[in-house]
Amino acid sequence: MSSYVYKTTRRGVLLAKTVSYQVRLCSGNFRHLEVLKDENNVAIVTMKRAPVNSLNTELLTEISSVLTDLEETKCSGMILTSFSDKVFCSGLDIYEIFKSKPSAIGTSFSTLLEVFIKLYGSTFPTVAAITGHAPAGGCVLGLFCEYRIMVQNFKIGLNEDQLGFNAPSPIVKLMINTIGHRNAELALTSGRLFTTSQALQVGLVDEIAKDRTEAFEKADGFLRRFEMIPPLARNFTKQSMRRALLQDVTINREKYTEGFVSMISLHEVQQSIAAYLDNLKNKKRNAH
Ligand SMILES: CCCCCCCCCCC/C=C/C(=O)SCCNC(=O)CCNC(=O)[C@H](O)C(C)(C)COP(=O)(O)OP(=O)(O)OC[C@H]1O[C@@H](n2cnc3c(N)ncnc32)[C@H](O)[C@@H]1OP(=O)(O)O
Repeated sequence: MSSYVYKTTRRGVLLAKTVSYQVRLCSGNFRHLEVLKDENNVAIVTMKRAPVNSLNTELLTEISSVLTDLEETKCSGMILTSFSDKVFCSGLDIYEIFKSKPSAIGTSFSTLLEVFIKLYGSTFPTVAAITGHAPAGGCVLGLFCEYRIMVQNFKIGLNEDQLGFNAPSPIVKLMINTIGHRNAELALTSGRLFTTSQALQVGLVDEIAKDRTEAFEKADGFLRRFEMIPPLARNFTKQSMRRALLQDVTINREKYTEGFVSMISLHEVQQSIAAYLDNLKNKKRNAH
């Protein structure tokens, strides 16, 4: 697989196979992430946990650690993306929540909440370049960003109900904030996955791109909207819009984690996850 690298310039983002003037973020040595920064201090964070970027505790911890770095180094914007042209992120690593010890499930979920607090509450603008499918936790990661650009012909949504458990209440609120109460209720109760164009229609994504390159151009365009806006003012406004949800999750992180662990540990839920995994494997078998 050829590994593409992205160069951002003042005029736009170029897809290139060269690393000539990029600066690699030195403060972290990541196994599942590539972090590049351009001369304008915009960071491109690429998840690269093959095959489908499932979010295990290690990947979540790395994302959390990068976010701390980006705050400390006063990054001017961040593009979150995937190495894959098929999957942005397949959600939580199912194998970390299936037949796992409550402590492991708790650590994974609590780390996701930590990522939420840092990403949703970041002082810098954030945009997700969604280059492939984004079910469940993959959609959640996109929702933590301020803006979503999605490549056409993929699927995105909160399909937790299909796995036999419900999306925790803070993410329900975030979904309502994004697509409205009616659309959120209809989508969540059926575990609906939207196609890219349906997602645009309901406002789950903000723009469609025909391919990865266009997704990056549009992401760069979003970040450039803020070049003339004083960062302090922008950040005050962002924080005031996001404060209620951030405070709720920060204060109740333990409570939400315990709730998630109890729900996932239920026998019926574990049975549903097993059936879902069988279904996933059968789909793969039938496709061959
Ligand atoms: C506001 C405050 C916020 C607070 C936070 C709230 C948090 C709320 C969210 C918490 C709940 C989230 C739960 C989840 O995310 S559970 C995971 C749900 N994910 C899915 O349902 C996706 C399942 N996968 C797929 O649909 C497909 O794999 C996909 C479309 C992603 C890709 O299809 P493709 O055909 O390309 O690939 P395969 O299906 O063949 O998969 C390749 C291998 O990858 C394995 N796989 C896939 N998904 C996962 C996963 N999520 N975890 C672990 N492993 C996964 C799959 O089994 C294949 O493995 P093998 O090759 O070994 O068979």
